[in-house]
Amino acid sequence: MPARSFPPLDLRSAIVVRIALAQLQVTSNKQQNIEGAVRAIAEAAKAGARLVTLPECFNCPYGTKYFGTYAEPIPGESTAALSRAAKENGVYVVGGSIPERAADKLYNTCTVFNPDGDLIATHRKIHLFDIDIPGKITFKESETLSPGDAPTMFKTDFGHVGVGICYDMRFPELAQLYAEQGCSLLLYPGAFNMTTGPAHWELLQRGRALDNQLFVATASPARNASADYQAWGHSSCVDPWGTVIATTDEQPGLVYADLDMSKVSEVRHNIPIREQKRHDLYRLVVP
Ligand SMILES: O=C(O)CCC(=O)C(=O)O
Repeated sequence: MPARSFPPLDLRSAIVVRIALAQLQVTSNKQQNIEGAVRAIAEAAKAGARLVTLPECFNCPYGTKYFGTYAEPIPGESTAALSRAAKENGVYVVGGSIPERAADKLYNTCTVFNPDGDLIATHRKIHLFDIDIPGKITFKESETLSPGDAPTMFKTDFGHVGVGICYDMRFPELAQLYAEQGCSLLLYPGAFNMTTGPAHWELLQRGRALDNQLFVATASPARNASADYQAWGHSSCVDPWGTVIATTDEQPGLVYADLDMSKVSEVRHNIPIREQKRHDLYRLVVP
């Protein structure tokens, strides 16, 4: 076999970026939820975060019966507040998700704003959370939501970022597609539950990170004892080696992670699975 040549590691390009995962206490009061998100963005920016991620359904209790009532168009009240917060604090804001109303459909949608407050990406949850584990949890997002039909990436000055929402994290091909297209960070606002959370939440993040040799981060709502849906919490960040570098419990709070972006090329250089794939035997096909 001819020796493969790898680009030398350029450690001068090492860049450490602080991100914040806002594990917000989401209530039935939409206005309060928006204000809580705006306060968290300001606090995270003050602490040096350059990107702040909110949880899935940050402005609305998580549940199919709530989506129609809380839904709004984009732009709308919630996303206008995120845009202002991004601009006032000079940070990227990954707006978790909100129920979005567009024409006669509802979507579970994440909006992304740059530090000038411009909307730079919109991700409609591609894989709807429809599961049935008898005696544990039955959930059918498709009762009220429609799925999105596109992967979503955005550029920052510290690398490309891929976005998924919660159940999207269970689909490794989406993460692989993002990695193949140059992403070094995947963000999944999510709201796992008390059955699948302890079993799969961390495992999925570590799996996606290790398979694709990139950073993966999640932001969940905090657990709310009076809500119908008990969120697992545990917003976390995993590095390209598969190590959990930041996490928390179920309580509200900001989780910070300092991402040394040079880790992506270091791990890819040390374990070069990207070059070792057998594309003569299998490959990811994008229709
Ligand atoms: O995949 C899971 O177990 C949970 C997914 C979920 O809660 C969601 O997609 O909102």
